[in-house]
Amino acid sequence: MVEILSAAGMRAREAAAIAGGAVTGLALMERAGAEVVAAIFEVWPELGPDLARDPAAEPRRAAVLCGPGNNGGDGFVVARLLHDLGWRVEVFLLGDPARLPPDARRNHDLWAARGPVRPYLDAGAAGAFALDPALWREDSLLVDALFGIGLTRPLRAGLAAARLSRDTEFRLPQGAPRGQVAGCRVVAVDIPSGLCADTGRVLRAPDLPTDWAPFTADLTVTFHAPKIGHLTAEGPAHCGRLVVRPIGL
Ligand SMILES: NC(=O)C1=CN([C@@H]2O[C@H](COP(=O)(O)OP(=O)(O)OC[C@H]3O[C@@H](n4cnc5c(N)ncnc54)[C@H](O)[C@@H]3O)[C@@H](O)[C@H]2O)[C@@H](O)CC1
Ligand SMILES: [K+]
Repeated sequence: MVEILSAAGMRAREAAAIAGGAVTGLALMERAGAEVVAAIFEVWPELGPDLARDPAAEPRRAAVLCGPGNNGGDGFVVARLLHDLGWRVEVFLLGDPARLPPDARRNHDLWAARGPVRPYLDAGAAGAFALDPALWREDSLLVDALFGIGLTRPLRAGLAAARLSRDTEFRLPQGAPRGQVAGCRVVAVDIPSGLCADTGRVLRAPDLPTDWAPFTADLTVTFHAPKIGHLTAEGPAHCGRLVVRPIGL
C-alpha cells in the first residue's frame, strides 16, 4: 500500500531519523536537492549532463526561487548542483539570509561562494523577481523552492509575487504582465508553493488577488512519500507530474 503522509507525519519521520543518529538534517537536505536534480534528468533526459555537448554552446539556464525555510535550503542545493554541472543559475531569496534555519543557511553560503543571491521581493517595489523573457527557452528551468510543508499561514498579496507557468506570461504581484516565457519548465521542490500539504488547498489571505494561483509545476519532486496535499483539492492541478524520491528515511 502506498503511504501518504501529512506534514506532521513527514516531520516525525525526519525527526526520528535525525534523533536516532541515522542522518543529519544537512545530509537530508543534500539528498533532497540531489534527488530533485536526478528527477529532472530522469523525466527530461534531454536536459541531462551531456558530455558530447558543444562546449561553445550557450549554457542551459535555471532560476531558483528560495524561501525563508528549509524548502529554500533544498533550492540552494539544487542551484549549486546545477551550477556545478555547467548551468547558468540565478538565485532569488525571499527573506533575510541571516534568518535562515542553520542547514538552509549553510547551503545559502555554499551557493553564495558561486554566485549572487538576489532579493525575490524588493521593499516598496512591485516585485524583484523578473527574468529577461528573451533569454528563457524551452530547456530552461524555474525551480520553485519558496515554501514546502512549512507553509502554515495564509499567503498575503505582497508575498505572492510572480506567477509563472509554462506558456503563460509571468506577472508581478499587482498583476501587470511582464512578458512571455515560452516553454520554460517549472519544477516544484516538495510541493508547489502556496499549497497546504495537508489539504491541497491554496492558503489565501483576504488580500490575495482572487485570480492569483501558485506556480503550476510541470514536475513536482517530493521526498519519501506523497503528501495529502499532492493528491487532493487543488493539488493535482498544480503539481504536474509527481515524482516521489527516497532521501534515506
Ligand atoms: N530536515 C528537514 O526538516 C528537511 C526538510 N526538507 C525540506 O524542508 C521543507 C520544510 O522546511 P520548513 O519546515 O523550514 O518549512 P518551509 O521551508 O516550507 O517554510 C517555512 C518558512 O516559511 C515561513 N512561512 C510559512 N507560511 C508563510 C506565509 N504564509 N507567508 C510567509 N512566510 C511563511 C515560515 O515562517 C518559515 O520561515 C520541506 O518541504 C522540504 O522541502 C528537506 O530538505 C529534507 C530535510
Ligand atoms: K516549493
